[in-house]
Amino acid sequence: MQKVLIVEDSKVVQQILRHLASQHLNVDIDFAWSLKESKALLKSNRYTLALVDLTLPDAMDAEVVQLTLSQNVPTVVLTSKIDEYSRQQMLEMGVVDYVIKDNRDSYLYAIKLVSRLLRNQGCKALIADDSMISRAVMRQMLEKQLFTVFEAQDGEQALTMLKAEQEIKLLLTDYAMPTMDGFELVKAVRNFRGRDDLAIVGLSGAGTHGLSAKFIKYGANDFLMKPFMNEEFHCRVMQTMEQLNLIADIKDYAHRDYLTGLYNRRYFCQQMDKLLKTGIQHSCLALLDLDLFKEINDKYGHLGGDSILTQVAQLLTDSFSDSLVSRVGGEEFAVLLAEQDIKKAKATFDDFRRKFAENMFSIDEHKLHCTVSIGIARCEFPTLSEVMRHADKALYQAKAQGRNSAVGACTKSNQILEECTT
Ligand SMILES: Nc1nc2c(ncn2[C@@H]2O[C@H](COP(=O)(O)OP(=O)(O)OP(=O)(O)O)[C@@H](O)[C@H]2O)c(=O)[nH]1
Repeated sequence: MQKVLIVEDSKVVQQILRHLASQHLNVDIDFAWSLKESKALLKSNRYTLALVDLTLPDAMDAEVVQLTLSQNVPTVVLTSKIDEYSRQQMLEMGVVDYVIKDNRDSYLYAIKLVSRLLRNQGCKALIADDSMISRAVMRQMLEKQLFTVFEAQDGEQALTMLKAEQEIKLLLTDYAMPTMDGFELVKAVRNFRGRDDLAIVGLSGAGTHGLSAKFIKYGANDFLMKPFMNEEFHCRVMQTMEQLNLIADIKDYAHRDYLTGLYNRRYFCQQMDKLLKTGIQHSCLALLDLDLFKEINDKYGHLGGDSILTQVAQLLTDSFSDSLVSRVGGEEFAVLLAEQDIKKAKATFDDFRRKFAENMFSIDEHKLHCTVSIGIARCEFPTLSEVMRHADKALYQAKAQGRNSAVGACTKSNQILEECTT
């Protein structure tokens, strides 16, 4: 679990930071007022990141910053003033960035900066540059931003690494490199990694006119002229990653059902279409429909019904953590199970159906049981609508035979394979 230390001696500012942190950061946070308190906390905790006030009553000369950095905690500084001397002082100490606290907006900026940095943790970045010194400088800066850093000394090596490692989300590439230059690299990479999947920042030395526009036209997200200022590098990388993260968030929202957080019907159908094209004959599709759900809505109201749907989604996620699980309709769910044998798939869903019937659902202080009917079909047809039609038919039979049952469809002969009741 990520953990953040925030050190601020002003009561009002700490209150603002606490409020903003509760809204924007989903991590453990410790707050300290002084250097003394920070020392005690750092002794017994490991922090992913620190946001610290530059001057404190018991540390007037940035001692708290020296303390967090000496413990290898990447540190963002809050400061009420910035002159060239203190800027240099902070950069030499190796802080990630500094935020000038002159209005409420700057606190929001600081907390959002912490949030963005935390999101970088575990994110992989690749530096492609033939200069060892440049690579070392950028590695240091990226590691301060919590990236896991890889290096390549030319374009070809970078391309090979990007092909092998889909998890790399940021590429910093120089223009002039042996074997394959930055343009060729960007062009080649964009054949298999889109702008919304991999962020690319092009780099080049001064005097190379027109490179920035060319880099961007070939597919880079941004461009930096060497030598760059620490802050410029930091801002460009953060902004580029923020765009990538925003796109990822928007995609995720578009793929998920608002109420339950499960994948929605559209995403499910897209994935199934893709999978059916590549062949998923070894899998079975189950459609699960809650029994007499209307009665729950009638008795406990629509919100009560919604609460049950959320609990059902959790039960499905817990029970089929390795499967594609989706809410495909109002009270209808789908699970793609990696099981070829329909009898075995039916046995799995019978177990789930029993567990479901025994589960105690709750709506406010009320406790209740629910049941579910399940229709299962093998994914042995080329189109989703055919597979769904067979699963639907089996589901219809499960309802017709008294609900709370699972039925497997023998899809080849178009017959229902067998019946199963409790
Ligand atoms: N609370 C809530 N109810 C929903 C939602 N979507 C659909 N429903 C309700 O689900 C109920 C489905 O009712 P029916 O199709 O008659 O089916 P049933 O009562 O479950 O009966 P059987 O399927 O025959 O067992 C309707 O009352 C819908 O209003 C939703 O998002 N939230």
